Amino acid sequence: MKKYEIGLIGLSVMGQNLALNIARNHSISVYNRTESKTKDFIKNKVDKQEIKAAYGLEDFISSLAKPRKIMLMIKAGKPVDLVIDSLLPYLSKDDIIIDGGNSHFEDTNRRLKNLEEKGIRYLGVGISGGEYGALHGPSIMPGGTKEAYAEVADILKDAAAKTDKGACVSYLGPKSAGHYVKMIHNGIEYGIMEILAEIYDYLRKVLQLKPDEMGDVFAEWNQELDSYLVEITAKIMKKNDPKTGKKLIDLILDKAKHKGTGKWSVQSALDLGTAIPTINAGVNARLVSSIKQERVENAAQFDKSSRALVDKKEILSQLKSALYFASVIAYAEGFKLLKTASEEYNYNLNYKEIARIWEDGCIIRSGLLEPIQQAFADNMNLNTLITTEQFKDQLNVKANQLTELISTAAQSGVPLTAIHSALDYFNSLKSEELPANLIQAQRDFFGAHTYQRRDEKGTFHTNWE
Ligand SMILES: NC(=O)C1=CN([C@@H]2O[C@H](COP(=O)(O)OP(=O)(O)OC[C@H]3O[C@@H](n4cnc5c(N)ncnc54)[C@H](OP(=O)(O)O)[C@@H]3O)[C@@H](O)[C@H]2O)C=CC1
Ligand SMILES: O=C(CO)[C@H](O)[C@H](O)COP(=O)(O)O
Repeated sequence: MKKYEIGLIGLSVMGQNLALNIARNHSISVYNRTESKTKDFIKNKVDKQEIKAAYGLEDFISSLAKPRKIMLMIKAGKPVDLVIDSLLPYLSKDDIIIDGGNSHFEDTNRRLKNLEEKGIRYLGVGISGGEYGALHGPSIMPGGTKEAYAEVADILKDAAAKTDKGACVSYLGPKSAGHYVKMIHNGIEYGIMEILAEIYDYLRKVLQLKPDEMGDVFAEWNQELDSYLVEITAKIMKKNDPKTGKKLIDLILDKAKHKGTGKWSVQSALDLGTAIPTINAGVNARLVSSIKQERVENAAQFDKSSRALVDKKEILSQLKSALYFASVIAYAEGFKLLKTASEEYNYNLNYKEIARIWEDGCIIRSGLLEPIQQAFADNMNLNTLITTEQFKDQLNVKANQLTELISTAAQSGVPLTAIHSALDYFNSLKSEELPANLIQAQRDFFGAHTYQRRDEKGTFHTNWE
């Protein structure tokens, strides 16, 4: 009986496309809990590729060459544990499980430890690129048992997106390094998506541009930025609803869902004591968007803001600056958190390599990743991207261009939470003097928490009244 090089469980959007991608170079066996999905996949998507459909776990396992390589592309959370438990009775020592979903990094640590005790090797692999990337080449972020990676590296390299620097995949580090990096990738994704949403809001409410015009603006800006998220935003603005012929964006409800990776990035940042305010703003904005009914009721109780009158050409230039500025800050926050996490969890991350594998295939790919790589090539242990030769001057110039934008947005009642957070983060990081002396004094006043002085070493307490 023929033995297949790799097996894949989970034939939803990502699993189907990844299976078709892998099948271009390697034989693959697939399995899905719901049989009808497998049948539909084989009937409608598979042509001449070498893909075996298995309709039972035993059949699936026995179709694989040893040591077995099994990729999970299933819903993150409990399903991953359930599937691993159901596989265990059939697995042998040295088999490799590859979790390609968006699992929480702490779950990955737990699973890796449990499986290692049973002699099973485990890789926590972040995959980005959505439906298109999974089929044509995603960015792949593997972490976990290193020698297991060596055994699947060729399969992952063949599947990954390619740039002139190589395949967009690289072993990132032990344990949950891959899933941690993917989580932060998604955190940056949340930040940039929110920055674009705020610019869209300003364009429609203050400049009163129509979606087609906004599409042109985003497309023109993107000639320089070369960002996938800007590119799809431009395309979204142009799309007509097939049912009504109206602009689809105008018909979509203003409530955004989320599956957890942005929230986990913020939770982890707080746990590690690292600020990521622009990314946090992206998460908060989705939470506020979700209480639509409450917002509608609130709106009826307040006067409508009066739209600021602005010079269109000038403000468009400021909005372009805001997009560049806040996007750089979102990456800077993400990389700073990666550095903190790498030190705390001994991931030994290579930031330049992370920026390289994000250059294509993934959702946050953009022209900014080239200067980010240069910045890490100059200093692999950078504290922050904001002070680097690649960004320092540009951030300085663009920060100065944001004041009119921010004040006219406030006047017009348009929240620019992420853009404002990015500017405040930048201003805080470049402040020699912050007002935390007052915080120290307040804490000591009400709670005798003590304080440190500028003029003497030690800890002090004052009887304030
Ligand atoms: N969609 C995207 O753009 C991206 C998704 N990801 C991640 O990749 C993974 C797959 O994503 P996606 O393709 O969107 O699919 P979903 O996250 O929607 O997961 C659906 C798949 O999970 C399976 N599943 C769910 N519960 C169970 C269970 N208890 N036992 C067995 N199988 C189960 C489903 O099987 P069944 O058909 O039987 O219900 C189906 O194959 C997720 O972790 C996701 O977060 C990563 C990058 C991008
Ligand atoms: O990982 C992804 C992209 O990189 C997935 O599309 C993920 O679902 C996006 O997160 P959310 O659903 O919370 O917006």
